[in-house]
Amino acid sequence: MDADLARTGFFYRLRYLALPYFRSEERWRAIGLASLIIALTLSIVGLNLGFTTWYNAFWNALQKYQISLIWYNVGVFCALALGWVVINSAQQFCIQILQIRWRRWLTTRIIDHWMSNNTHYRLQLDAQEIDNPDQRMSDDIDFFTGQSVNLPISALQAVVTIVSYGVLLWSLSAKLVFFGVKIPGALLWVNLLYAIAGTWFVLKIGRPLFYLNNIQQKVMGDFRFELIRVRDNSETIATAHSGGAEAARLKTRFGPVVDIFHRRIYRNLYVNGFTFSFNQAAVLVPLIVTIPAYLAKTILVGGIIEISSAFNQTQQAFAFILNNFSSVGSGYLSITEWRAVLDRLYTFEVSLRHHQTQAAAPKITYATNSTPALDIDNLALGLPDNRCLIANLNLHVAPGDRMLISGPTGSGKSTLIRAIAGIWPFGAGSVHTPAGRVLFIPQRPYLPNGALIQSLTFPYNQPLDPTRVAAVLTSVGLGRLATKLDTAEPWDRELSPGEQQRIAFARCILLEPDVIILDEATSALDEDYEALMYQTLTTALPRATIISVGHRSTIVKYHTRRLRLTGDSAWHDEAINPIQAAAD
Ligand SMILES: Nc1ncnc2c1ncn2[C@@H]1O[C@H](COP(=O)(O)OP(=O)(O)OP(=O)(O)O)[C@@H](O)[C@H]1O
Repeated sequence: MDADLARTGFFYRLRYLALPYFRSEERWRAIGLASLIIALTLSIVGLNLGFTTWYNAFWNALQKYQISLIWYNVGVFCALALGWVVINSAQQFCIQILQIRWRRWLTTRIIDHWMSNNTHYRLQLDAQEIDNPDQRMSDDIDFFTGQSVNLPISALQAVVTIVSYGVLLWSLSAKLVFFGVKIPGALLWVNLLYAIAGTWFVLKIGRPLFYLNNIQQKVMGDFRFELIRVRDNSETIATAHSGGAEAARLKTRFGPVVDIFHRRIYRNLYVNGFTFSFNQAAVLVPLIVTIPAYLAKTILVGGIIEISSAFNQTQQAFAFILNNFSSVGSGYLSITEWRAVLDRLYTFEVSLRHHQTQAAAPKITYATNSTPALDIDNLALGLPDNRCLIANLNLHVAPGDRMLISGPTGSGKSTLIRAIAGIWPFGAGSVHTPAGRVLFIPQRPYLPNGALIQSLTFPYNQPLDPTRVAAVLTSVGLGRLATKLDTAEPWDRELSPGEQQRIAFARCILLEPDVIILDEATSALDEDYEALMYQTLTTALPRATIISVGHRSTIVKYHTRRLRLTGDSAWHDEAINPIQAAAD
């Protein structure tokens, strides 16, 4: 991954992100649309040239009182204007269609990469964690696909404008004499000199904007992340009455946003001050150059207007390139932001691919047993900083076993569960996972947004008999919810932590897994409910294998053996004496 991340070349990164769409199954539509947009763009430049030469013909006819020619040129203008309106509208339409198609394709692809092989989880474990993936998948992809169409097309239009008007200005220069001297291409040289001098000054004044644009994306993402955290932990904050402290922290986070904005405002003030003056002066330059020729009667008013229009078009094209393709773009449409977003998406995509590759070649090897038994051979579990949590673990959990994993806090109980689930990447050895259905119940069960029945059938979403669902809900003390199976509510906020844990037990009973892995799944319940949950579960699924993680001695009696982690990487696999456990 580091080698890929080290590749900072703009065009390399752009190719890496943009090319796959134009090679995908949608490539012919994409290439067709892009070609159409290019053709329409070239037509727009052609029409603009038509307008410029029209000025000459019309104003000269007006100056010479050639009535029929005046009306003929009015007709020509109408034809040009109609063509311009139709072609510009068609170009904008095609651009937006290409942008949304590309955005849909890229978003779908990145979501697939993010969700497959638990990459979203692995990314969090990475020391070089990718910040704000949500922002990258929503705003950044939108901006990237939008600008990846807009900027090259606008650049093409600007370059073709500069070249074609350059040719026109060259030919118009033949009519001009400066103090008795004819300079070939004089208008073109004056135009170029003016534009290049302006570009050079703006580049110098606006250089810091590149850095400021980059950093602005990051501080805004960080601020939004904090807002999401507050929303997620709203209840804890409310009960602790710590709204004031949180508000202070949020304001501190917002501070850098304002700070960067201020720095941008001042820098933009200098850049705008210069470019506005530059643009105003640009109106005068062609007049100063052409008025002597007019007074010498070598050109008419139409000639002055034609040359001014050509100047204007070329200066606008230069200004566009200056604003968007130098490192000082002051507007939204700027290559600096495009580049910053490209970098953010590139590092995200490289990171996703890196974790996908790692997931495909895990250090812990996995296979599936032919029976619902779990076998662990020579498993060593480590931490990202290479510390060893559990060494050389060998375990055979037979179908129907009920094993309790216990040990001091931080000894690696939950990490072992993660390794069994295949999501912990640091370690060595092999795990033979059980055949059949395995259900993991964590301390905070996930209740998807939507109807309650979806929380009861997650992750299988299988159809269930409502009468049976009602009976199971009653058996876990939640009979009152039986009438709300199809009601969509934010169940994870509406139900208490203990009720959510009971929903998870109901889910287990309804989905009838072969193996149930419970990680402190009764931590929010009192002892009576804890007993009820284990008894209901073992009665409903007498043949299921149960692996529990827990601290309380009250759950020992529901198990037949115990894996005790000592906290210094050692472990002991012991049988539980049922009489002793019941007495405890
Ligand atoms: N993503 C991570 N990055 C770094 N260290 C981690 C990560 N996840 C867990 N650890 C560390 O691994 C150790 C074991 O964590 P684990 O959650 O497995 O402990 P546990 O035995 O389940 O603890 P508890 O009983 O408190 O739940 C802890 O020291 C924890 O800080």
